[in-house]
Amino acid sequence: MILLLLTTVLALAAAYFYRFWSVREKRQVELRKIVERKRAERAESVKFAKQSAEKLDVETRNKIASLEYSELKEGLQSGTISCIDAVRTYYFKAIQANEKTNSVCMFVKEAEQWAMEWDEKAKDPEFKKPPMFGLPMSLKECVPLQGYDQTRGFVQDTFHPTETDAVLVQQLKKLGAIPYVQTNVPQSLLSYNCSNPVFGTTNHPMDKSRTSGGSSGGESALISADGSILGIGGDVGGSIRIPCAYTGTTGIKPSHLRFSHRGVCGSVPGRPLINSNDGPMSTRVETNVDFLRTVWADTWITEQDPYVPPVTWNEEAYKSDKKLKIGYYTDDGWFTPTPVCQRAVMEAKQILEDAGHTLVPFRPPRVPEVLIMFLRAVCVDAGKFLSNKLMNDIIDPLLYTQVVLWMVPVRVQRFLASFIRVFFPRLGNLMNAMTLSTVELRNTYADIEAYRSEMAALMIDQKIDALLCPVTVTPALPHVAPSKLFAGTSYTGIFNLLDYAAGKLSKHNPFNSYPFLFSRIRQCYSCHETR
Ligand SMILES: CCCCCC/C=C\CCCCCCCC(=O)NCCO
Repeated sequence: MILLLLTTVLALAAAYFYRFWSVREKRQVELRKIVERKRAERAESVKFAKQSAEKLDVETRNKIASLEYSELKEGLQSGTISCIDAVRTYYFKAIQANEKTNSVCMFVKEAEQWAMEWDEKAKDPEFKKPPMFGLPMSLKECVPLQGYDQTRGFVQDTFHPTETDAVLVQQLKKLGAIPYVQTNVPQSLLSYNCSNPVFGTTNHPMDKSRTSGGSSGGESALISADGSILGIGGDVGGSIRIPCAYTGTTGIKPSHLRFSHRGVCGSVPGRPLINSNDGPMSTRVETNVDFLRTVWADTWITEQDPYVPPVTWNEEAYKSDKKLKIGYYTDDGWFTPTPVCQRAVMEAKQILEDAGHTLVPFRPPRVPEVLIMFLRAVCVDAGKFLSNKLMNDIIDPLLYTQVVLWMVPVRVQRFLASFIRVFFPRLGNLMNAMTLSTVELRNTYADIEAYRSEMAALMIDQKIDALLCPVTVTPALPHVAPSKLFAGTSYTGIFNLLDYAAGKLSKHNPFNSYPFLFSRIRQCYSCHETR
C-alpha cells in the first residue's frame, strides 16, 4: 500500500516536472527566435549608422572627434560645426567603441533626420539656438524613447516600442540634444554587471574579462571608450556611481524628486521608498554640471509633471566659495573596501582640505541594518515579481546566483541563514533580507523613514554639508562577481535609501585607481571637481 502511494506521488511529481520542463522548453525556443530577430534589427541599425558616418569626410570627423564637450557645444552654437556632422562623428565613434565593448543596443536612426532639421532651422538668421543645440547624447536602454524598446534585458519585452518619450527625453529634444544611441543594461536592472540574453554582455574597455559595471554599464563602457560625450544613466542602488567608478568616468544621481518619473517603469513596479533617478554620465564633472544647469534652468519639468518641485539650478550656491564641513569614512563597518578604494577617499580628503574645506570622521550608523532595509525595500515582494518574470524569459547566466536566491522560499532562506552565517557571515546576514509578510515590509518602511530622520538630525547637529566615502568595495570585477556580491552595494544603496544626491566625481581615467563618492545632504546644487 505504502509502495503504491509512494509510486503514485513520484509519478505525479515526474509528470508535473515533465510538463513544466516541456512548456518551458517550448517557450525557450520561441524566445531564442525573438533574440535572433532583435539581433538582426540591431545589426541593421549598426549598418545604418556606419553608412551615415561614412558620408562625413575623415578630416572633419577627426576634427570634431577630438573636441571636448565645451568645444563641441561652442562649435555647434557658433555654426562652425553642423548638427549632422556632429551626429555622424558620434555614430562613428560609438561604432568603434561598441566593437570593443558591446555597449550598444540600438542606434537611433531618426538622429540623422533630427540633426538635418536643426541645421535647416539654423539657416534662418532669426533662429535662436537652444542651449543643447545639436549635442549628440547616449541614453541608457531603459530611458523611454518613442519608437524604441525598453527591454531592461528581458526578451519578452522586445518588439514593444514605447509610444511616448520620457519627460526628460522630451526636454532634451526641445533643448536641441540629439539622442543617437541606446546603451546596454543587465537583465532586470538589479545588478551591477551588464549582461542580458537580448544584447549580450558589455565589457570593460580596458579588460574584456571584467565588467564595466551596472546597471548603466553600457553608458560607462561607451563613454569610457570615447563613443559618447554625455549620456543618461539611472540609479536605484549604485547604477550610475558603480559603473563610473569601474571605468574612470563621472556621474551624478540627483535626489529622485528632481526629475520626472511619469510613464517610467522601473525594474520592480510599486517600490515606494527606494527611489531610482536618472542622471548625467560623462568623462568630466563640468559636463555633468552643464547638463544639470541646463535642464534645471527653468521649471519646465514641473510644468510637465506637478510631482517635481519647481526648484531651479542655483548658480550662486554652485559658485560660492563657502568652505564646507565634510564627513568622511573609508569603511562603513559592514564591508571593508580594498585598499585602493580607501586610498581614493584619503587622497580626495587631502585635496578637499587643501581647498580649505574641513573634513571630519563620520560614519552613518548601523550600515548592516541599512543594507537589509535597502534590499528588502528594493525587492519589495522578496523578488517574486522578478523571478516570475525571469521564469518566463531566457535567464542570463551571469544572474544565476541572484535568481537562485530569489527562488528559495523566504522561510527556507531564513532557516539556512544561521548555518551559512558560520562560513559566509555577510551572505548569511543578507539571507534575512527578503520580506516574509506585508507587516514586515511595512515595518521596514517605517524603519527607513526613521533612519532618514536620524541621519538628517545627525548631519544637521554636526553641521555637516556633505559626505565623502568609497563608491564601492573593489575596482572593476570579473563579470560573474556582482550577482554574488550584492553585499558590496552598502556604499551606494544607502544614498538611495536616504534619497540624497550622490555622485562619483573624478576627472582622470586610470583603471579605477581613484574612485570616490561625494554625496551632498541637500539637492545637487553644486559639485566640486577635486581631481
Ligand atoms: C537573499 C538575498 C537575495 C538578494 C538578491 C539581490 C537583490 C538585489 C541586489 C540589488 C543590487 C542593486 C544594484 C544596483 C542596481 C541599480 O541601481 N539599478 C538601477 C535601476 O534603474
